[in-house]
Amino acid sequence: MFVILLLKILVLTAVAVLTVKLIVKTAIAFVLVKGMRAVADSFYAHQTYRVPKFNDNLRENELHRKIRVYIESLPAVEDSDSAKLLTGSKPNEISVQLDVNQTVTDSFLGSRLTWTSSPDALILRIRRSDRRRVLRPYLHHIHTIADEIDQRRKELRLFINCGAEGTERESDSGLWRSLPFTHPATMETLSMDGDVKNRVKADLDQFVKSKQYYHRLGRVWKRSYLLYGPSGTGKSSFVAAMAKLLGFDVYDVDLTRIADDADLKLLIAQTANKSIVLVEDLDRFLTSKTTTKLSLTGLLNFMDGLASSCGEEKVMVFTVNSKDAIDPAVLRPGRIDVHIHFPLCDFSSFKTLASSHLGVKEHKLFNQVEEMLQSGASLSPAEIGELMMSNRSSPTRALKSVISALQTNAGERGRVGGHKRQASGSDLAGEPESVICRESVHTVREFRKLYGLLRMRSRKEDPHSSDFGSVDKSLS
Ligand SMILES: Nc1ncnc2c1ncn2[C@@H]1O[C@H](COP(=O)(O)OP(=O)(O)OP(=O)(O)O)[C@@H](O)[C@H]1O
Ligand SMILES: [Mg+2]
Repeated sequence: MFVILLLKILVLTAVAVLTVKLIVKTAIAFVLVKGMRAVADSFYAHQTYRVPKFNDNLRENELHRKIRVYIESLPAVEDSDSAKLLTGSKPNEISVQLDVNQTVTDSFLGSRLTWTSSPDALILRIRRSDRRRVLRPYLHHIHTIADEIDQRRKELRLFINCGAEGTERESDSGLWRSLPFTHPATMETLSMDGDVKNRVKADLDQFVKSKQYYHRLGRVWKRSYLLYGPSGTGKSSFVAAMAKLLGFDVYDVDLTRIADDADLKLLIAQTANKSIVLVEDLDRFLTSKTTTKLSLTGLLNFMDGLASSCGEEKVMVFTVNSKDAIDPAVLRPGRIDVHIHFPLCDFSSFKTLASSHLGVKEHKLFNQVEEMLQSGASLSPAEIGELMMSNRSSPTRALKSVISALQTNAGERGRVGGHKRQASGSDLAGEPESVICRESVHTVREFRKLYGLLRMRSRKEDPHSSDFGSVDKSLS
């Protein structure tokens, strides 16, 4: 009797285990869930929306394309009964697309929505009761996500102004020529103060999300950055990193190729939305003796005039070795919103470079480098990076060459009274902060210091100062 009972229990347990295995390993569970959903759905009235691939004049319907991009990003696509595998827009990228007559489920604001693909349309199905509450925000959400994906996928381009008098212009694209922008620098590859990096990233992030805010204020949706610091400290590389972070094309304005103010106006008006407009070495241009019909007023209008208000979501970046030679009007709020200082290498940056270039986190020669840097010897990250790269097979040799270069630099500084780098217009080690945003300026003194009002006042007292400004040593 007991044996029979035991046998019965064993048989029942085996059957239960097999049933669970069968449900888990086969599609039964999936079919059951699907069936239950279908039953539940049958109690509700649904509305369908058809998004055709082509609009009435046989042009591709942009909404259809965006929804396809969005659907491809849903993990549920991979769970559909049949999906297409295609090569993506970049090498090694594979895109999973919904096959014809397949359905994918999405959820938004607590509502379940389905997309079904047909050869010439995408069909959205939504419960009638959810329609008013969900449809518009859902389509808005699709737009946002698709735009973000497009932006990430986009191949960045570098635009260069073709020049004015005598130089050839490309007729179909106006004043600009473009080529793929493949600069390898990213925010991660640049060795700089982590706090500065994060503040700039946060600032850019806030900017791109602030469309409504700028519109409400009646302000042009643009933001301007001044990158200042000695040569070889990473200003140009930082612009490349900004472009990658934002997914923006770069318009590199060569001021020496501009014929006159009108030419500059046209140039800025022809830049696309979501782009970086870059002017490198502004100080060198302003102080150079080259004859140009471009006036300071023309430049000011370029930075903040009506032509620069054409389009939206533009980031303007100006790089200079020193702010000293720049007319304060150029730096006033609105023309420059954020000042970012690029200093010579300190010990922390040196260690980051040693780690990235030599794979060395600690070394017995580090102390010597630290002492030399503290005693005032200085090199740019570009100089230190180059020494490390050319000696990368031997970290010790690389560090010794850095030490020897620092010793040479210290010797030169000693001979010229510590002003060697200042003479080349650069060492701003006395600056209190690396990033100064308008929002972080609290005192009148800080404000004046930032926008050069003190300098402006002293320049008024100096009858010999030129239009484009002269260096006021007492304030640097
Ligand atoms: N902070 C840094 N971190 C890593 N590499 C750097 C850094 N600064 C400069 N470099 C390297 O040094 C080289 C020169 O940098 P970059 O051209 O960006 O300097 P720059 O400040 O624009 O100089 P310039 O004022 O002469 O135009 C690049 O190859 C870059 O990779
Ligand atoms: Mg540069």
